[in-house]
Amino acid sequence: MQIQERGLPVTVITGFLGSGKTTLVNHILRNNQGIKTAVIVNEFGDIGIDSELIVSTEEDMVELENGCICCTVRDDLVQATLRILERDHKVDYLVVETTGLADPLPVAMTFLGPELRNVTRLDGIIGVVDAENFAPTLFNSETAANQIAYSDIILLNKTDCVEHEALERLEGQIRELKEDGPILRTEYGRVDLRMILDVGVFKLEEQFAEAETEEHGHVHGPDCGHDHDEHDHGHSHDHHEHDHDHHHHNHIEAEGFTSISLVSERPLAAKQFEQFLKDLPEGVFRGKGILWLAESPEKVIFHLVGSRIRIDRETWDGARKNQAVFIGKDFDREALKARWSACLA
Ligand SMILES: Nc1nc2c(ncn2[C@@H]2O[C@H](COP(=O)(O)OP(=O)(O)OP(=O)(O)O)[C@@H](O)[C@H]2O)c(=O)[nH]1
Repeated sequence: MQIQERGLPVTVITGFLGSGKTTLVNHILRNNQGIKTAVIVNEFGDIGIDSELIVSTEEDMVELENGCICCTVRDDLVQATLRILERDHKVDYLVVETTGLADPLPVAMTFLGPELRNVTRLDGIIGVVDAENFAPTLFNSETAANQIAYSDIILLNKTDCVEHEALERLEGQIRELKEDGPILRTEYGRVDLRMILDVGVFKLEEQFAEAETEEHGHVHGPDCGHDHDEHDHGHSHDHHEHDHDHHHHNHIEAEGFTSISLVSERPLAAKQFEQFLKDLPEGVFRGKGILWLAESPEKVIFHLVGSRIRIDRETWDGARKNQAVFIGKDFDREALKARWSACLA
């Protein structure tokens, strides 16, 4: 009751591709007993794999599709949040999982905009960093740097994958992007939830207070260099001289990222698919999929992050099919698609 009175608390989870955001969301949902938690998840690519991997009921999870939460589907984020607030079945807490290529700043600002600022309370931005793959120059991505710089709390995750000395070095590199705030070391996102939820760590409010409010209700901060394409319904942004070059480009494409979503109603031949994974182009950094292999009665879940591949098996609960997404830089999407098709049994 008290929570509702001061606005629905919101935690935004950011972090680069494959760093462990969904794993953290599941840790939260499994351990946040007694606190009814809704999740809004936005995925890169046009098929919802995360939504199948999150341990939530359909009722408590909203998937934002067809766009990036930090630019094109910000309106959808507002609407989804309002719908959660309007439900008879009240929730106590909201967790927002962004894509691995989203800038957390515009997402945070959405909760400070006119539609949501009186009904929600941004508690904090949690940034998940992949200890195995993070490097300051990783993909030369400003977005990746912003994910760290704008986080209130950093989880240095996958500590099981690297040596102790590497962790010290990584913390030093994180500190170059972000001077203060806690850095918590985690394996599989396992952290005491009292350290990250309802902690009131969001500190950037003053900076945002200066952000200008546009006629149509979107709030833009000093660093919001993102474009606002289809969903901006043609509003003019001519007065934003400083980021003119970014306009009408997708910020993800502008940084050179590309993705391909592959689906099929036919099974894949296991051997061929194994070879497909081995021969993936160098530019592919992230892959994930729910697979139907001709040789296996089980649902196969695969994750690729950098050079690490993980395969899990579960029992099918719906119709069998293949869904996979591959994300990276400078790879030939058509060639990958052709190779995928050749794996179909
Ligand atoms: N070894 C190890 N693997 C981890 C850890 N945390 C997550 N993973 C694995 O890393 C892979 C990616 O994890 P996700 O939680 O899906 O990552 P994500 O950040 O949600 O990925 P995107 O949404 O695609 O950006 C999965 O195979 C996880 O099981 C960890 O602490 N150690």
